[in-house]
Amino acid sequence: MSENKTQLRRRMRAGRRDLSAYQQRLHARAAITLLSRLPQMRRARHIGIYWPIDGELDIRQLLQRFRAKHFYLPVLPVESQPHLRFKRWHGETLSFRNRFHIPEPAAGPCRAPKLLDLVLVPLVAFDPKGARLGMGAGFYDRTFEHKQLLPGAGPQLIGTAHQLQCVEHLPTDNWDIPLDLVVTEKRIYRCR
Ligand SMILES: Nc1nc2c(c(=O)[nH]1)N(C=O)[C@@H](CNc1ccc(C(=O)N[C@@H](CCC(=O)O)C(=O)O)cc1)CN2
Ligand SMILES: Nc1ncnc2c1ncn2[C@@H]1O[C@H](COP(=O)(O)OP(=O)(O)OP(=O)(O)O)[C@@H](O)[C@H]1O
Repeated sequence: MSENKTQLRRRMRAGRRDLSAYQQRLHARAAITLLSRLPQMRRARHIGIYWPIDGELDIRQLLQRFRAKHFYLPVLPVESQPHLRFKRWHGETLSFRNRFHIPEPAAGPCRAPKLLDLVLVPLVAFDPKGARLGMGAGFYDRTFEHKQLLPGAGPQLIGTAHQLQCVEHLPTDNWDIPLDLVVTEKRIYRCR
């Protein structure tokens, strides 16, 4: 029987969590080198990034690499609105944690998701066409919904993951927002 979304999520999350600290560092360094060469990265001024959890690829060193750029972390939606917000982050350690125990900047300016140039998107699994499986709450899909109506609209979405998170084909739902690119420690996938 073929694997369903829940089983695939469990398997991929276990796979990335089981990487050694050494493998994690190697992957992060290699992926950051690939990312740093991308014209999309070089051009971007306002960039969404994430605080890694659960074995996700740790690309926070990008802040040291690109000191002149502005980086933002996702902040969970409040009741009245469905979208993630992105708060300015300078690389400092953070003491506030959201309900999933993920650190968030407590204060500081937010930037509307549409006004970011580039968003580095965490994921659980991806396929070479840019389909993404996330943690299962639909936050990124809802936040970048407008891209479905306006192909070519910003921001560019770049998935970042370990190569082991790549699967041949992911079934998609009509709300899924595809990734423009995916970068792993091994290679760049150009999806759009
Ligand atoms: N690093 C990172 N930050 C991120 C995301 C992400 O995928 N990675 N998100 C992407 O959308 C948002 C958070 N989304 C999440 C959605 C579901 C669960 C989750 O189900 N967590 C627990 C179970 C619930 C709980 O602890 O209360 C779990 O680990 O199974 C976590 C985060 C925003 N920030
Ligand atoms: N644009 C949208 N409008 C309404 N509901 C949505 C939208 N996008 C996603 N959802 C809802 O969110 C739920 C989770 O979606 P999905 O399993 O694709 O999340 P995910 O991409 O894995 O998670 P995440 O983006 O949080 O990492 C779906 O059941 C769907 O009902």
